[in-house]
Amino acid sequence: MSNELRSTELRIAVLGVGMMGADHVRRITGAIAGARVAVINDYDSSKAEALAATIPGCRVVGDPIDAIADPDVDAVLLATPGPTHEKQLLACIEHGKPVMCEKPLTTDVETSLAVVKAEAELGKKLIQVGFMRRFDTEYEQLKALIVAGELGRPLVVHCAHRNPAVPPHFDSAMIVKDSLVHEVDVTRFLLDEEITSVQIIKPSANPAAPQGLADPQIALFSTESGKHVDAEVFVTTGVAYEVRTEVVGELGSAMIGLDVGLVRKTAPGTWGGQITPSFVERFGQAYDSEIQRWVDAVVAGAETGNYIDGPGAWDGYAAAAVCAAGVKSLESGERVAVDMVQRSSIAGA
Ligand SMILES: NC(=O)c1ccc[n+]([C@@H]2O[C@H](COP(=O)([O-])OP(=O)(O)OC[C@H]3O[C@@H](n4cnc5c(N)ncnc54)[C@H](O)[C@@H]3O)[C@@H](O)[C@H]2O)c1
Ligand SMILES: O[C@H]1[C@H](O)[C@@H](O)[C@H](O)[C@@H](O)[C@H]1O
Repeated sequence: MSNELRSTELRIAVLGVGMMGADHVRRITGAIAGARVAVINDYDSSKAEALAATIPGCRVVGDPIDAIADPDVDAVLLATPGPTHEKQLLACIEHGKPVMCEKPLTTDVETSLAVVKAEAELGKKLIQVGFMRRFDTEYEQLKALIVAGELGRPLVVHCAHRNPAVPPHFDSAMIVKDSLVHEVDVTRFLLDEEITSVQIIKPSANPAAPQGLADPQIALFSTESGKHVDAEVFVTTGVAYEVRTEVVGELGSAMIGLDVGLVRKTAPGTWGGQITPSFVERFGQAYDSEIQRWVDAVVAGAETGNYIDGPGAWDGYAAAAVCAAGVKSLESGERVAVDMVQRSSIAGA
């Protein structure tokens, strides 16, 4: 191989080329500078073969761990389902491969903590977690307003997270672990503090939701300094993709996600526009920036999970701990304290 390629182009193995992985392959191939998809792996080998055949110089490797260990792979993009992440992340750490892992880091607190510890023991941060909202221009602007003190001290955050539909296997706990997890990360990103308790309220379910799915859900978070966050997560609206976040501070408030660029005013007295149909359109720019900055960081030899305010393995672990409390609250209806270790207790985390 390849020392030549290594110096010019990052050779990425993409594991899992379903909806999100195939989108990342398209992105790396068409929009990202300094990288190429060198290897594709998918549990469904025919899917992997079909996609690899469209990319010059791309090979299929049949086993995910072999793909990670492959000497002609410089970095890994994991877009496999959450339950497979732990094993694949630990293999990336073992083989010293930088990895961009789609959220969630893992699907439970224990395995997320094991990943944090394994990376800390290695002494080098290799993991970036796919909390792409941190790379969205509107979220960056909101964060900049807060950091500049223009809203005064933030006091309250209101969020709405609506999907038109979700896959048939989506259950009530996944609304917490797969959808609300973004509001968990956004809260930690914007307020720069940990969430200490969670309560999930289940209003009357949408009659159009699959039988037994508690949808919508309202989540209430408290943070270390006592700030309040509420989030409506509603994943079967049948309408479109809507993600709004409003921060209310001592000196004013700011809201993002209104699709204001598309608002039309029409007679008689109506206004409106188009709403993005899915996260692919709403966060397309964020995914592009997320992957480009990851590629740039890996090529520069930077520590990926640390180079821009996270999101690294610790952020993935913190989100898993909050979601675990959320799932307990989903069952009991009570406010549940978040149980997580102190970051300072793990050297190098
Ligand atoms: N950041 C976001 O906005 C966003 C959006 C959608 C999905 N995701 C995340 O991306 C990941 C994938 O989600 P998706 O919607 O693309 O799922 P998907 O089911 O469409 O695709 C998953 C793919 O992984 C393959 N696969 C399953 N087990 C595997 C294994 N052990 N090794 C290799 N391949 C395997 C499947 O065959 C499938 O092709 C999940 O972690 C999900 O939470 C993130
Ligand atoms: O996996 C997806 C993805 O993370 C989206 O960003 C979110 O809006 C969906 O609710 C979730 O199911």
